[in-house]
Amino acid sequence: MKITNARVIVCSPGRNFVTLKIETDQGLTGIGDATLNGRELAVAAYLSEHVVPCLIGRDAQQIEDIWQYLYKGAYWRRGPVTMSAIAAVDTALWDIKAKAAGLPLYQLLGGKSRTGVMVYGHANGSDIEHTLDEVLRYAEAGYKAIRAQSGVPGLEKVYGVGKGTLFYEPADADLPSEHDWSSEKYLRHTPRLFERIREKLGFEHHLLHDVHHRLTPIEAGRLGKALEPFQLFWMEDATPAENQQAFRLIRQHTTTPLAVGEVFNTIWDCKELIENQLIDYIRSTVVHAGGITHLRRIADLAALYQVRTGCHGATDLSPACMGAALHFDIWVPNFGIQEYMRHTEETDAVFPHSYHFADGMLYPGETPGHGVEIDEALAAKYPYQRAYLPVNRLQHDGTLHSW
Ligand SMILES: O=C(O)C(=O)C[C@H](O)[C@H](O)CO
Ligand SMILES: [Mg+2]
Repeated sequence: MKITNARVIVCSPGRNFVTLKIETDQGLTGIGDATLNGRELAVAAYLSEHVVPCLIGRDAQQIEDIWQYLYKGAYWRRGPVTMSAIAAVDTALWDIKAKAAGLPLYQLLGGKSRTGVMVYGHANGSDIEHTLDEVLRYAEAGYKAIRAQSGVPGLEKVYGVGKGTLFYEPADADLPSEHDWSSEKYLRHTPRLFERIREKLGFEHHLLHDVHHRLTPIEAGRLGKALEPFQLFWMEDATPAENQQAFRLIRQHTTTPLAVGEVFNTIWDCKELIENQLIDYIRSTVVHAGGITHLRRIADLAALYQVRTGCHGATDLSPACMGAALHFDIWVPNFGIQEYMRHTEETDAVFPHSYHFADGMLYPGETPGHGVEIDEALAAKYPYQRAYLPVNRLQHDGTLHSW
């Protein structure tokens, strides 16, 4: 089965998405997500200028060889642009292979290991009581796991504190907006948030929290320790993970489970963290970590050390990523949880999909392939709009801080 054509489709049905569509001489097509929030056109150009010409005429069934060809063949390895581009090709090829077999993708990976995929939703509030209301709303909607983020008294804007609906959009401006930050204020506030939520909600639901790379290792240790009575499912991105050793320090101080990896692109970014059992959940997902082919390698390494998966699933990952991730999730033996931020109606219409939500779980569906398509005519009605993630500055002196 030869690849006859591959196209990059950039659209913005409420937010920007980059999608690769591969066509074959047997009439089968597949799609893959290539969205890199705030740097979308870099991946689009990498694909259309450098990758697509190398795909034409290749055997669409040779997924592994094409992966190696794009990874080793580029000479310049790793990095979010390269790995998102490779991921898009890989996802589209797995889609095609499963369609050719007439099977849902999870069957090619080894079949189902569970009945459904437990997801967590985002409860965001401007203050503790507002976040609590949102948490209760998610619990009412059937979610078994809920991430809670709250505005911090004395700080004007804080990441994760959004529009207070089921939808949350992390990118919001033609140029990056600026948020202010104080680790001291945040550290005083956050244990109170979880104390209040547990007081009202009890302990039946899983609670999660995203620190968003903002603390030093010792501050993260302090927060993890303070949160122990509230039994979090995880504390995410407690400190920037470029320095994998930093997690040793956090581990020495707390038993709160640690999750990391949404900004990782390869197994090399998490190898030390996993092998030294410095984390409990690995957050890498299909689009930014080289597709199903590479994510599977990360998960297999993680399984050796009882580290479980917790794939990133914010709205800037398209339904094509979510569809593929769900097939991966329902198969992967060391599954932990899947993040689920709902896409808008416009996005769902551009990407018709077979997955669905019920009772706190997502189900990938039985359609051959990964079950997600793109309506190109509709996509063309939503042209690209430049948008950025915010940046973060320390409140007291304006120093640029991790976001
Ligand atoms: O979903 C999360 O955990 C995030 O941290 C969301 C990220 O900020 C977002 O996907 C960045 O593009
Ligand atoms: Mg995160």
